[in-house]
Amino acid sequence: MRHKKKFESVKSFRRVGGEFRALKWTVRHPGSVLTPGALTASGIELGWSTTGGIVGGTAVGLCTWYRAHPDTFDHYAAPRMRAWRRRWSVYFGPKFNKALRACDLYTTDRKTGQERFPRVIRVRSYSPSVDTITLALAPGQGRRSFDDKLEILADTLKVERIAIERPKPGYVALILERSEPFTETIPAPEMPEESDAVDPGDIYIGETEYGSEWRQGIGSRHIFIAGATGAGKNSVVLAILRGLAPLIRDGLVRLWICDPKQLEFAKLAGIAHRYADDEGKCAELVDAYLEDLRAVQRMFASTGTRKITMSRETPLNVLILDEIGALLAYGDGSIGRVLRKNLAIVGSQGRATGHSMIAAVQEPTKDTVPIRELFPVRICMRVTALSHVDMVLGDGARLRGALADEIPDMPETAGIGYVIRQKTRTPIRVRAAYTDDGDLDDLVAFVRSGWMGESRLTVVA
Ligand SMILES: Nc1ncnc2c1ncn2[C@@H]1O[C@H](COP(=O)(O)OP(=O)(O)OP(=O)(O)O)[C@@H](O)[C@H]1O
Repeated sequence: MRHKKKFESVKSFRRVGGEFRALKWTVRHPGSVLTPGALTASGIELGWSTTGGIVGGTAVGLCTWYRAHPDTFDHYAAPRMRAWRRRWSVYFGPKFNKALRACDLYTTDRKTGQERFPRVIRVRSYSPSVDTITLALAPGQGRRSFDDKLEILADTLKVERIAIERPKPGYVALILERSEPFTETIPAPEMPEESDAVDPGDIYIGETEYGSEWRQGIGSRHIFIAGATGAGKNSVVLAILRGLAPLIRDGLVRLWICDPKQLEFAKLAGIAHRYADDEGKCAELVDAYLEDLRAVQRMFASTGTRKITMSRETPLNVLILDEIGALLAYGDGSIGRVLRKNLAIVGSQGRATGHSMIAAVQEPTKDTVPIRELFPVRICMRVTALSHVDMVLGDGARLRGALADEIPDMPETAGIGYVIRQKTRTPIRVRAAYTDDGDLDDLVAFVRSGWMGESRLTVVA
């Protein structure tokens, strides 16, 4: 204590000299110093025309990569180039500090009067519309000071919204949603006329923030959709059904629907192989689904096959569970327990037999959906708690930009959510196409027009 007092008493009022601050900055930003340095050295050593050639060649190489292989370019090059550009254009020291000062997000050394700003440690730009900036807090600054100022900072930086995470003590990560890529409702997907035109492994659902199509395989994958009431979960399910329409009509895809809410999906009863509404009937339907799965397994054992080929005899089965929470957690405990066990078997064994599941839930916690890990495809639409985001999309998803808890609760943003891009493990903002009541009637009429399936409105015990 005595020692500390002594040290404080000799603290100077003068700032560290400019040349040493420059040296410190150089050490912290080696790339930004070495690159111009290397170019200058190359110009002097190899000549300016050769250096121009190298720079031009690099630019041509990048353009070729951009055009020839969008997947790898978007994964490796684009986020780095975007982050670097923004680091030095938007989040550059003096400019960024000006915004922080305007929002009172700095501290002042009481002795020297020197202003101390949080330091930008890292900028990541995983997608065109979201940046994540890690800041080392200034001495005497707490995370709380940011919590209270996020709205003002968002307006000052002219971004849609900012969310915050605390990666480790002394640091904050600001997740800036720069713009809303989806300003229009996406019309319902076209229904292909013929079954041959449909690949169940690649169904159009809507669009991504990159302007590309959001497509999803249903063939052998289980899909989990989390979102608060009114988030637009149904639009994902209905987009898939419109994409599969001719297969359903021709009896190649069979729908098994558990609809405890009895809302929009009640209209699908007439094109479902099985449809059940209350909890008990839903449990019987899942029993029947499991029995169907077992029958295919028995067929595999007797014929020596290991994989189904989609046909009327061995169709693709899709079990739709609207509000799985109502079935697993909110209702009768004994029914919930049996359902959990049966759905876990479907989750782990249904892939090979052509039995997939699409489950929607409002509250994606482990207590509500203990089997959520069995769903390889997860979609997180607007949720009510920030913890729900990582629960659905995996640890760190929110930090990497999946601000599903910040999607406003209004009709203009319904159908918007996040999925994890498998190749890069980064979240992408997506919007599902919207199937309104008229489009839903068209779907039912289309399927009924040449219906070759077998429909039972209530499950047979
Ligand atoms: N993809 C979409 N694009 C535009 N608007 C949509 C979209 N999906 C839904 N909406 C709008 O949001 C409303 C609620 O949608 P929906 O019923 O699908 O939500 P939900 O998540 O299923 O809610 P709940 O869990 O209460 O059933 C719809 O009536 C519609 O007005």
